[in-house]
Amino acid sequence: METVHRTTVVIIGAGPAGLATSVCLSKLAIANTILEKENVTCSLWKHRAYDRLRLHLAKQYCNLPFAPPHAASTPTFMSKDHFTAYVESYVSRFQIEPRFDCLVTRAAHGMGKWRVETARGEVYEAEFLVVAAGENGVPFVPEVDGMEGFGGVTLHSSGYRNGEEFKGKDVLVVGCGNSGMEIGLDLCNHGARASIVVRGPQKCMQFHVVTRGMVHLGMQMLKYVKMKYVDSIVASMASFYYRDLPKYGIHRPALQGPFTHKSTTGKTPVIDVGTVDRIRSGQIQVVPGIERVLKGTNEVEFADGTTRRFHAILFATGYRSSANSWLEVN
Ligand SMILES: NC(=O)C1=CN([C@@H]2O[C@H](COP(=O)(O)OP(=O)(O)OC[C@H]3O[C@@H](n4cnc5c(N)ncnc54)[C@H](OP(=O)(O)O)[C@@H]3O)[C@@H](O)[C@H]2O)C=CC1
Ligand SMILES: O=C(O)C(=O)Cc1c[nH]c2ccccc12
Repeated sequence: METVHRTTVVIIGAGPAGLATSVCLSKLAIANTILEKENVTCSLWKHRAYDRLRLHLAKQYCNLPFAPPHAASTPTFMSKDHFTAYVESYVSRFQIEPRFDCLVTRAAHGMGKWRVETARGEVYEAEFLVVAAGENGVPFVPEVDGMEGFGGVTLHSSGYRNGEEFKGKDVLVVGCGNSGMEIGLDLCNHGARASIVVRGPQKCMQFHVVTRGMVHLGMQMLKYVKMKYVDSIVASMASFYYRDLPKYGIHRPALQGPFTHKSTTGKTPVIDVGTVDRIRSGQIQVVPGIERVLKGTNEVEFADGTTRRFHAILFATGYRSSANSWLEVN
């Protein structure tokens, strides 16, 4: 007979969001269980993030609930190691005990309760389900004509640690979100010749580019000023500081500032940590969308008809939610 574990809330994912949710519920004496597919907390940070990753938000905006503020000695923009150590101290402080190696294969609601099944054959039943995982679950690589015959290395950003192996090589970075932009810079710092794909000025492909300082200032102002005013201030600063970006095919959404754009579309602005200067100096080249890979070669054809050879293509094209494959919504 199947054993059913009963609790009030099942939380899927032992990243910062799942752990914080668990602590808040436990403070209210609400029974909860965290199911985590890997055998660590914060697996994205520990296993699928590049070496130079730092948080984009200043440390005062990266506190977990009920934890004391970050130490004065903690840098304003924490490295991934600082952040994961902080999360680990949170886990021991609040004695959170996620169930590790529990890959959820199905979560469905029926007869007033959630039924959650794991790959190990366990079943959990709960009144409430918190999905705190999945958003960056499945690396997304677009289909490109001829890619299967590409003669060089291909890699998704989740597998990129640093640019050592690309020294002296021509690398094409596909995708100009936060990962692609920072990996472009990292490749340059490691002596690779990086090019980055920016697909075009169409409305759906426009994005904001801001500095960490602008975001920091915006976050401080949000405490006192309405978002639309913060947005117009930050957007004016950014459009002045980055006034030359349209020349590289990078266009910002005209109607919404970076904070409103994030809250309405979920799209984070690109936080420029030095990439734009490399674009300006020509060390990073901006190229148009990929059309195809010429059969059995290292040669890529772009939307403008030009072709170039690359040793490697790095897909920083984001993720799809893994929840699509296990969350059943009626
Ligand atoms: N320090 C930090 O805190 C960091 C945070 N992050 C965050 O992690 C999350 C994931 O970021 P990231 O990995 O950059 O993924 P994103 O989904 O944010 O970006 C993927 C990029 O790839 C582009 N893209 C998709 N398909 C194609 C294609 N066929 N050709 C060309 N371009 C394509 C997308 O364009 P389009 O939008 O037009 O589809 C988009 O610009 C984000 O929330 C990001 O902000 C990432 C890095 C560092
Ligand atoms: O979530 C991200 O990927 C970030 O870069 C941090 C971030 C959270 N909220 C924001 C609002 C405006 C700019 C950056 C962020």
